[in-house]
This record gives sequence, C-alpha cells and structure tokens, in this order.
Amino acid sequence: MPDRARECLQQLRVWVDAGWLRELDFVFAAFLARESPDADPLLLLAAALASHQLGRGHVCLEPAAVLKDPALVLALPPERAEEAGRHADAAPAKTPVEWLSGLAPAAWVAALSNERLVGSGAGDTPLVLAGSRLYLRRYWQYEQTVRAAIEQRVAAEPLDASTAGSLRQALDALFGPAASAGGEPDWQKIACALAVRSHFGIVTGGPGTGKTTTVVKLLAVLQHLAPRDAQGKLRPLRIRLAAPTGKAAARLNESIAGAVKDLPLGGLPDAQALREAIPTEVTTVHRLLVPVPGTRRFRHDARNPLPLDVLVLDEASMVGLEAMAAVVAALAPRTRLVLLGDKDQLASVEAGGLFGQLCRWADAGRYTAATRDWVYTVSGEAIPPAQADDAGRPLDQCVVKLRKSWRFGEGSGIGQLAQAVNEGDVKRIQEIRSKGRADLAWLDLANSEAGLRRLVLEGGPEFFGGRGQGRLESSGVVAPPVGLSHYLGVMNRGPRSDAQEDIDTWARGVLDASLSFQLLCAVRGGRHGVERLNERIADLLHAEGLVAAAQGWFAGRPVMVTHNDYTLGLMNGDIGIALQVPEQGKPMLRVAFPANGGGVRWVLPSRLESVETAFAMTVHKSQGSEFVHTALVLPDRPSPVLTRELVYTAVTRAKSWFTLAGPLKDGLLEQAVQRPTLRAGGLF
Ligand SMILES: Nc1ncnc2c1ncn2[C@@H]1O[C@H](COP(=O)(O)OP(=O)(O)OP(=O)(O)O)[C@@H](O)[C@H]1O
Repeated sequence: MPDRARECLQQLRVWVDAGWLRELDFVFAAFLARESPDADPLLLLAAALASHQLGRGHVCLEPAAVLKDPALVLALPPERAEEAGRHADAAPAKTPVEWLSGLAPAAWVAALSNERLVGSGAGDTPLVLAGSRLYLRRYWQYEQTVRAAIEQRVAAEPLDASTAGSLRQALDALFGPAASAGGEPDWQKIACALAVRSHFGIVTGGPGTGKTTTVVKLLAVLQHLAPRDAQGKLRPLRIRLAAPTGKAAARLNESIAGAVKDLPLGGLPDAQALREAIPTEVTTVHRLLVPVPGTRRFRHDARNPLPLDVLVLDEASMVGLEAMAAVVAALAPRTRLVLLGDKDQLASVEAGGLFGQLCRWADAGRYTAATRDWVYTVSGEAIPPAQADDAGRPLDQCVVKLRKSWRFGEGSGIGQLAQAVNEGDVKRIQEIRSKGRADLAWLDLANSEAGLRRLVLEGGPEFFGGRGQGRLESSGVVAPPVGLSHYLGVMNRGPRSDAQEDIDTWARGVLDASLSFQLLCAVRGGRHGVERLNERIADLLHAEGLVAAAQGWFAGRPVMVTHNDYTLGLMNGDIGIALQVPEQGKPMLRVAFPANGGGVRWVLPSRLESVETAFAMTVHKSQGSEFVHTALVLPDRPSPVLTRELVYTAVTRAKSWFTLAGPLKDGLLEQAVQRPTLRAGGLF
C-alpha cells in the first residue's frame, strides 16, 4: 500500500480512537484501500466520511456542502467527545476540518475518479457518485428503488371521467359542500381528491390538523369507488395501515376506530358496508413485512408482494430510507401508497430524511392548472392562487399540507409556539414568552436546582402563565399539570387486591398515568443530557421516598427498549415500568408494558437485555408519542444537535401543557430555531 494511503488510514484510526469516527467507517476505508491500493487518500477520506454521515442520518456525502462548512456538516469533533471531558491535549493533532481546509470541491471530486471503487450507477463498485453526491452503493440503490416506486405511482393512469361524478358524490357526502368563494378551501377534502387521483398520496400537517380524519375519509371514498360484484355488492379493497414503531401504531390504533365510527356516510349507498370495509387495526412496518430471522430481509419483497390494494403509512417522517425501500419493494405495482406525517418534525433516526424531501414544496403547493381544474370538478374546492404554479412537478400534485389545527385553538400557547418555532420566528417566540400563556411555562435552570426539583416532582404548575390551573376546552376539562410524583402516587397506592385482574388494572393505571408527564432532552451527554438527568431524577425520587432505590431495578423505574426483541415481542422505543407484584405470596419485580386493547404484558427484568431508564428521554425517542405535560430540557451549552426541528418536535409532543426548561438567557433557543437540520439526499 502506498505511503499516502497508509498515512490516511493512520489518520482515520486516530479519529476512531478519539471517538470521532466509528470503527465501521475506518473498516470501510481500509477495505477500499486493499481493493485499490492506488486509491487517492482523498477518496479514502471521502469514503470514511460518507460512512460517518450515514451514521448521522445522511444518506450521502456532498463534497461541496462539506467544504463550505466542514465542522457543521460533519459535526466533528462530535458533541459527545467534548462532553465526555476530553481535553485539548487528548484531541487528535489534526481535525478533518484542518485536513480539508484549502481543498476545492472540484479537486475532491476529481480524486474520486477510480473505476474499481466509484461508479456512476450500474455496476458493482462499492461507491456511487451520482452528480455531486457520493453514496455507499446500498443507499444509492435504496434511493433508486424508492424513486422508481413513487414515480411509477405518481404517473399511474388518472381516474377516468366517468368516475368523477361518483367521486364528487362521495366527497360532498363526507366533507359537505365546498367553502364559499374566496374563503380558505377545505384542504382535507383536497387531500382526499388528490390522493384518489393517482396511486400515490402524501398528507402532511402539524398535530391535530386532521391527518387521521382525512385518511379515514379517503379510505371510505376509495371503497365507495371500488368495483362491485354482479349483484352490485361491494368487493372491498384490501387495505392495511402501518406505522414505523409500536408506539406510533398504538397511537393511531387509538384514534382510528373513533374516526371510523364517526364517519358521516349518511349520503352514500351501502354506508354500513363501507364503514365495515375500513380497517381499524394498525400494524408496525416490521410486522407488515415479516422479517426473516437472522437476515436484513423480509418475507414480503418484490418476489412475494403484499396482497394489498392500498397501504397507508402513518408517521412517515420517522421511516428511514432503508425501511421505505423495503416497503415499496413489497408493494405490487398497482398497490396505492398513502403517506401521512408531519414534514416539520425531526427526520428519521435512520439515514433518510426522505419525507422532508418529498414534502419540499408542500407549503407552496405548486398545483398546476390541470390539478386545480380537476380538484374543482371533483370537489368544488378552489385552490388559492398562492398555491398555484404551472411549473409544479408531478410529485407536487400528490402532496397536500393540512393547514388548520383542530386540536389547538387560536388561543393555544402550544399551537402558537409550535408555529413560531417552525417558522424560525424569534421575535414571535419572545412575544409569546413575555405575554405569558396559560399552557406554557418557562423555567430558567441557570441557577435553580429548586426549579428543576419542582418541575420533576410536581410539574411546576406555578411556572405556567395561569399558575397551572385546570381549564375547560372544547374537547373537555384539562386537569392541572403534573410531574413524576403523579404516576408514582398511583403506583404506591397499589392494586385493589392480589387478584391478577386487579393487578393488571392497577398496572395499566400506572402506565396511563405515566403519560401525564414526560421530560425530554435534546442531547445524551452533559449536565442536561438524558443520561445525567435520569441519574439525578432517580436520586431525587429516592431521597423523597417515592422509589426504594436509585440504581439497578426498582419499583417505579420506567424503561425504554433500545433494540427490537422479536422473542419478547418488544420494539425499539417501547416503554414499560417496573412494578412490585405479589407472586406466590412474595413481592417480585416485573416490568409492565402496555398491550393492545388496554391490557398489560408482564416481562421479567432479567429478560430485558437492552433497556435504559426513561424518566427523561431524548426528543428523537419521543417521536410518535404524546404526553399531557411535556417538558423540554435544553442543554447547558450550545449544541449543533439543537435544531428547529428538534424543538418543534418537542413542543408538538405536548397535548395540554408545555414547559421549556434550561439556560433561557443565553439565546440557546433563539439559535436553535434559526438552525434547520441539514439532510443530504437526492431523492426528489
Ligand atoms: N374538519 C374537521 N372538523 C372538525 N373537527 C376536526 C376536523 N378534522 C379533524 N377534526 C378533529 O380534530 C382532532 C384531531 O384530528 P386527527 O386526529 O384526525 O388529527 P391528526 O393530524 O391525525 O392528529 P395527530 O397529531 O394526532 O397525528 C380530532 O378530534 C378530530 O375529530
């Protein structure tokens, strides 16, 4: 191996030893150096960094973007290395940023020219350079699979004119007549119309904008348009609903049955048959595809597609590129695909960010004249000029953003804060803070241990605008905010008797009560990171006598599963609580997990290999969940992890109360909301 390549690998090794790169990144570069000993060191560096970026959620490396701001794009040195207390003298002598300084993008791209290692598509080179993006081949292939599947569905034959009348009848029955001219149109109705028009549809919107309501109506419309048998009886379409995680599936499960029950089908023939033809059970993507044990493959793939007419995928922003490629590969060409999600939330933890890419133009709409005419014909809704653009791409015609929140009324502080954060509107955030809102609390932790204690134990009602008094909303009575002592109180009251039924009811009560309050952290390391905070909270609860120990397993310890465990049927992100239950007369510790249908599943602590304490969890892990009172704890110093999407995701986890805790004077929040997440990818 030439000296230059050896030196490069030595440098990469130093960065791995410093915890800046993963072993995997090094191994990949070393493999390439063996395959092609004359490879340019800049190619080996690019390969290691492309692999590093994958670990950070980016599917490719864009040399020009890296060179513009290497420290930001590569996040090197990483946040964790600093927080682990590494000192300047322990840091590698040369940083990637220094190595790259002075390099021109064209020179870096030129160094990637290597027939054995880098191709432009077809072939089997380990790397693919597509335009200005460098991919590990597998991820380039995933993008190709997803793009082809979407393009094919976007281009699917539109409904023939004879169906338009029937569609109009169904849309009017479900949504009522069109809004009066000049008013805001009914975007839910438009979303349905457009999702019927092609074989691909996206409905995006913030919390409570009616994504579930809309998709249930869409399914009713599709069933209404489904073929009939010779006796005119409905031959229902085969429909499945899926979500990326068990928690997200359980949440949709809860809301969908109600939405199906409330469907206003009165104006349509066969109303009962239509209602019955809409599924209410939601599965996870993994269960839908059925994993083949010991492999990355699934039983359902291109050779054995799912027997489906329609697949609805909820919380699509959480689906990584690899999982999405597996989903679309398992769909027959005529299966419709409908994606639901909030495009402004954090992207998936897995490399991807594809929902954000697909929804890139959702705010602008970009509907062409043909789309506007068609929407008007089948729904009577006029798309406003602001959302019209005859240069819109075919994909844009399939994407609809729901713009009105039905959950957060005009006066809701949470709704207003979420919007201001999403728009990066610092002035508006400051206004919201200075005016005070009944459902928002701001807790400066700079020198206030007592404040954190109040928040953790009781939810800190006194920090809210209206001092945390309960209130009446259109949806019902909102009880005052609570902290962790709430569910621990339910736990410490114990079951009514030792009968298993009473124990299960009690455990379910504890699990439900635990959703009343959740602490979220932006980062894992540091004083306000999830690890230290969990330790501090356990100590505090122990000192208060609310739990019997602060370490190991103890009754009241909430745990989050960190890896899928198919034997136990537990998925990454599932949360259980350790409880003391009588077994053959003796108290034993068992972990209670929520089961479908309001039940409880009991697991022995010793069988849970990959769990972590979850008094506090990262915002990433909270995706797909909602809590009555959500508190975001900001890190104690600036971090590139703290982005607009992260804060927005945290705020929108709150149903009724939101607390922002942290060093509020240092402008951390303001910096964060002005920093949107960077995600590389070339999907659309
Ligand atoms: N057009 C509407 N008119 C009146 N109420 C509506 C309308 N659309 C939705 N809602 C109500 O708003 C609430 C939220 O709706 P839905 O659950 O469909 O929203 P979502 O976007 O799926 O929410 P989530 O944030 O939970 O994903 C529900 O109570 C629903 O009944």
